[in-house]
Amino acid sequence: MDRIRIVGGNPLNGTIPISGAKNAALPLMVAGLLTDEKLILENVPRLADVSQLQRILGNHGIDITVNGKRRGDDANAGQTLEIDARVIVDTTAPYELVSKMRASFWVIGPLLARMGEAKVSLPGGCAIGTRPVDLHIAALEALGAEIEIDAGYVLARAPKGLKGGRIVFPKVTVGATHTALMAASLADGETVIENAAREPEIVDVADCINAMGGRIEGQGTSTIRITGVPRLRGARHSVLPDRIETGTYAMAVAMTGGDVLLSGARADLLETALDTLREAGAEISVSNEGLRVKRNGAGISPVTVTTEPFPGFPTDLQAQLMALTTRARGTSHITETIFENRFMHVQELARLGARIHLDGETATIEGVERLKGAPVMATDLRASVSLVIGALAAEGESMIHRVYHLDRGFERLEEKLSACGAEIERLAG
Ligand SMILES: CC(=O)N[C@H]1[C@@H](OP(=O)(O)OP(=O)(O)OC[C@H]2O[C@@H](n3ccc(=O)[nH]c3=O)[C@H](O)[C@@H]2O)O[C@H](CO)[C@@H](O)[C@@H]1O
Ligand SMILES: C=C(OP(=O)(O)O)C(=O)O
Repeated sequence: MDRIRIVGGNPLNGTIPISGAKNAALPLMVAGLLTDEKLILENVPRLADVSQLQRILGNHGIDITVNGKRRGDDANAGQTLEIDARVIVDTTAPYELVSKMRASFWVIGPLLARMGEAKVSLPGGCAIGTRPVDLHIAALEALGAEIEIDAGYVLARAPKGLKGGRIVFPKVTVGATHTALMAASLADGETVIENAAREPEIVDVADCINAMGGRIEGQGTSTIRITGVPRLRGARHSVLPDRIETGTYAMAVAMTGGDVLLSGARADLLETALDTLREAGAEISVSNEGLRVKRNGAGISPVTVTTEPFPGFPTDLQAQLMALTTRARGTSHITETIFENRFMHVQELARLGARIHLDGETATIEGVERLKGAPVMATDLRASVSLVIGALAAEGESMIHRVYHLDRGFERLEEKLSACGAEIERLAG
């Protein structure tokens, strides 16, 4: 298993290109199942999760052509995927494939809407809580589907097709909003989703479905209205920049000090996180090229933050913020309200010398003057990158084990950081 070796202490200076968003690219690929014409997705990041979803879609008989880089292409350009779901040969998504990743469960919406049936294994994904799928199921039932759960599989049927309906989510859920949106796009009649997730990735998927001939209104607000259409056509769509990757590198710069341009980043996708970073002492400016993050001289100030659905502070940046606050001049408080078990990074950050006390859903972080390099273990995607941030500022060498978690969501992480002066390398095996 690969490891990452980091010798901390260097400030970051230079430019980091921001890739397409994993959490938009994955549902957009799934949306390819909604049409028998080609869906062309640009700016797709090169990630393990994207390759895994290619395998899952391949299992349904979908052809995916990946246009690689050609000479003269920008080295940082994302890949272009042509998804051709003309024929769906199999409506089962098996355990072996779906258990590896959360977003693969979302094939249930389009398969059911287009084929009238789907059999999808209960999903996997980062181990950050129980992560049930009851709200996906309730949404599909509201559209007239009959659902059974048997031997670890969700069996969904709608032999006469789905019908528009009213879906009221009792809590904000990104995944079930994706499921409802995709299924309702091909249902007969109008669907209203109340308390819908407002995340930018939902907007990206809704915009893409509209480019395919869908009729969705209200994406980005809590009420989404979808008028179902009998069929969707092909389209070309570019994946929006990754706000979590953006926030992660912004926190890395705030941690090490330095001056980095996050090229291609969009500030409007992470205003709350940027406000928190400013409070912590980073200077952030926005230009046509992206976001510039600086911290020179000033120390890190403590912050108090609670994770919330968009536009609040994202849970996917909680671990990275915690790494940053380990070196603040004072005590920070971070409350995680989205996932009940998203604190796996706490004990690993402690190996670097962090002082963190956990009490239920709140972590109290007493800033320390210095962190010291140590061997640590990556436990899930964002926890892993919080260890990278910690190690970049720690004295001496850190070795991060189980880095396959990182490869799920960060494209060319070592390359991007070492180009800005970090001492970081991947050791194979
Ligand atoms: C691939 C992807 O985009 N993953 C993101 C997605 O995950 P995911 O879509 O799994 O997260 P949700 O927004 O659905 O989860 C929010 C909360 O709702 C609960 N819930 C969800 C569905 C359900 O049927 N029943 C239920 O109780 C979850 O356990 C959690 O407590 O949104 C999360 C919240 O922003 C992010 O951290 C993940 O990075
Ligand atoms: C939790 C995440 O991913 P997943 O939902 O696929 O586990 C994430 O992207 O931080």
